[in-house]
Amino acid sequence: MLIQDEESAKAWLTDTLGVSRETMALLERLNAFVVAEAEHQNLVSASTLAHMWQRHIVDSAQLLRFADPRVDEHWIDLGSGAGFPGLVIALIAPCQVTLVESRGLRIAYLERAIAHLGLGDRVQVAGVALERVPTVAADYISARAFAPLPRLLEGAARFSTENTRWLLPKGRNARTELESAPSAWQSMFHVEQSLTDADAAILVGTGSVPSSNPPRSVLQRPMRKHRSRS
Ligand SMILES: C[S@@+](CC[C@H](N)C(=O)[O-])C[C@H]1O[C@@H](n2cnc3c(N)ncnc32)[C@H](O)[C@@H]1O
Repeated sequence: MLIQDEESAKAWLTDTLGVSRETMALLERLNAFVVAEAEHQNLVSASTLAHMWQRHIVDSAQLLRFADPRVDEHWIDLGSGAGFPGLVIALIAPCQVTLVESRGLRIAYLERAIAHLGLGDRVQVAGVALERVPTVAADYISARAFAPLPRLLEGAARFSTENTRWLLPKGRNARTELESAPSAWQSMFHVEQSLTDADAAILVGTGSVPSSNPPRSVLQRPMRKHRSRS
């Protein structure tokens, strides 16, 4: 099944995912907030503003086909930008959510969006580059249009445990990116078809990503000390 228009997108949320009327109203509130903010900064591609439900809201919510986060679980969304998928997940699921975003304007927007949507008690912005986010164990890690797979997994490896669920919408290159990855990563992930784009796919996996390098923050600290001493 492919969702190709706004009405089908809303129907999928209510009929298949079981989203309540109250949550649909909050998703509409997010929709309007993104569209208004798009007049001030480049948050999503302008051509998608008329198709927000299909291109962004359901494109994000479809990750919940592969996840059922509980109240006490922690979801980390890398490179949240306009809040996709992180804010949509936070509106539909009851878990704790951290939105990692490094650009100042987007950090400010995300903080306003969290307040506007009444999510302040369980959603936070880590407003720094991923490399500088303190390490915590994540139950779920998502990243849409964030970085090529090797950089994404290397950067996020330290947040993963053997139970971490990875949900990585990868567009048209999902299969190729996975096939070019080290075999340890290939065995962790499989490819799921996107519901919103016939050519796009999602990499879904579970487990602790073995890092082939120490996290960058660990590499950089001794190098900086060394330079300042010499
Ligand atoms: C192409 S946008 C995608 C935004 C959103 N996930 C979506 O799909 O609409 C990538 C986002 O990642 C952020 N970003 C890039 N590198 C980052 C890093 N190292 N740490 C945190 N955020 C980063 C950018 O500022 C940008 O907002």
